[in-house]
Amino acid sequence: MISVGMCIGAFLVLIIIHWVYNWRNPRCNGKLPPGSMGWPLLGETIQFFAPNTTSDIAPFVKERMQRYGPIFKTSVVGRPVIVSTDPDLNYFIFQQEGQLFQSWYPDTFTEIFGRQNVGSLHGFMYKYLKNMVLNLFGPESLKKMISEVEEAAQTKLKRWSGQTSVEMKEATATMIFDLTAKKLISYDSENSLENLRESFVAFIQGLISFPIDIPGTAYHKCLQGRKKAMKMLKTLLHERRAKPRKEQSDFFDYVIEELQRKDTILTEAIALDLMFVLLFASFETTSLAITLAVKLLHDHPLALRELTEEHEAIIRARENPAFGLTWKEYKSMKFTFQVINETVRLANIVPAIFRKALRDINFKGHTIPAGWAVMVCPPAVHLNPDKYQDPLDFNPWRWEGVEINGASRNFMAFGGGMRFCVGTEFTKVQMAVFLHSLVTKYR
Ligand code: HEM
Repeated sequence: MISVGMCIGAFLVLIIIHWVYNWRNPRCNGKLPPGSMGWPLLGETIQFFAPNTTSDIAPFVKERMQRYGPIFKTSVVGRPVIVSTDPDLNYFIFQQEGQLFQSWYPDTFTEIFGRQNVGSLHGFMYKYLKNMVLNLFGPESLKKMISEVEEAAQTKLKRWSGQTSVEMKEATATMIFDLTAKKLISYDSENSLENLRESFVAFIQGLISFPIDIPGTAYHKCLQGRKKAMKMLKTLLHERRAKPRKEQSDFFDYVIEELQRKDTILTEAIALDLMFVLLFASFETTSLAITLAVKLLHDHPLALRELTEEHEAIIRARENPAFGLTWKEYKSMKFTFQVINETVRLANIVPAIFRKALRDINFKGHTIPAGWAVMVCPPAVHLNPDKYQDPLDFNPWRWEGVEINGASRNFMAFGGGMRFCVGTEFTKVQMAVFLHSLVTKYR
């Protein structure tokens, strides 16, 4: 009896050892990058989500870069992942979108942003949505919006100047949210019974948190927020569909017209997911960038002085100083764009960009197996001392004479390749206009 028990015990131990061995040494038709797959099922999930307050590369990534080099393997939330901090591999990944790699985000992201959000769509549907967004936030549309952006900044700054203190991140987030919500769905926070913005509170904490959906967790709050916001957006869309407006004036009008067309590929669910992503992406990212820019300028008087001079010169050159900002003036803000680039380099608002390998891929002696997730890590590129001298220093002058309009091997704050951020110019307009209003009217 005892020997049968011992045999079963030994057999179980063998199975467990075999399982652990296979987990730690995944199959691959080549040579996997170095790294650890952690414990079975759990992988390195706990280490990955460990909170940190550093403005440097996250300790999870930095420690592994030092141990294994710029490309390493790990396992997070039950998935094998290749982490890339290598500028060449990152660039290659962006260029190969839809061919060797494809945009892919963990289930937790798709739960929050919707299964049919623009980041998870591919091919024809993706191109269709991208065009829709570019129409909305492209230069032609922004040219018309610049006075609205200026008015919003001026109104808020005036209001804040009468207060003893302002929580900048929250206040700028509300400012941008109101502006975007107005453009997308003609939502007016001041005259609305329900508070749409409230559903988006604490969203970013939930997004980068351990994905357990139980009451009290940041992830749970985030999912609840999504449910509430989606319900509101759906109700608004239905109300509008019942009473379509004659003149197209916001994104909802455009969507309603599209949905009425017989040959359209757009569905209500896709339009609502897109609306949700745009609202989130616009206010949460840009408010962080504006807040950090203000802090950095406050801490760097020389940069603040040069910025102020640039903006005062713009006003001096005007026929009438009381006129509002023009697109031409915006485009002439050379030093401002250097400040913006330097701020988003340091802010690393998007700390990870995810893709999936569609085939086995060999790169610099490593193999990335088909089906594995790939995590591009922009902070590792932006804070690389070989490319940026004293990388943690705020130095807008380092961008002097550098082409800063797109992505490159060493700058990917807005992503790169086909999926380059469609809101880049919108962000820049908001930041530039806000800084213009701030430095020309306030101290
Ligand atoms: C500081 C501000 C911003 C930063 C740092 C930022 C960053 C990024 C990054 C890194 C990506 C690439 C994601 C990927 O490749 O998977 C991206 C994509 C995207 N961004 Fe932004 N973004 C910002 C502002 C905005 C704004 C204001 C909007 C909306 C108007 C927006 C809408 C989007 C959308 C819709 C995509 C998906 C594009 C696609 O899949 O082709 N972003 N953004």
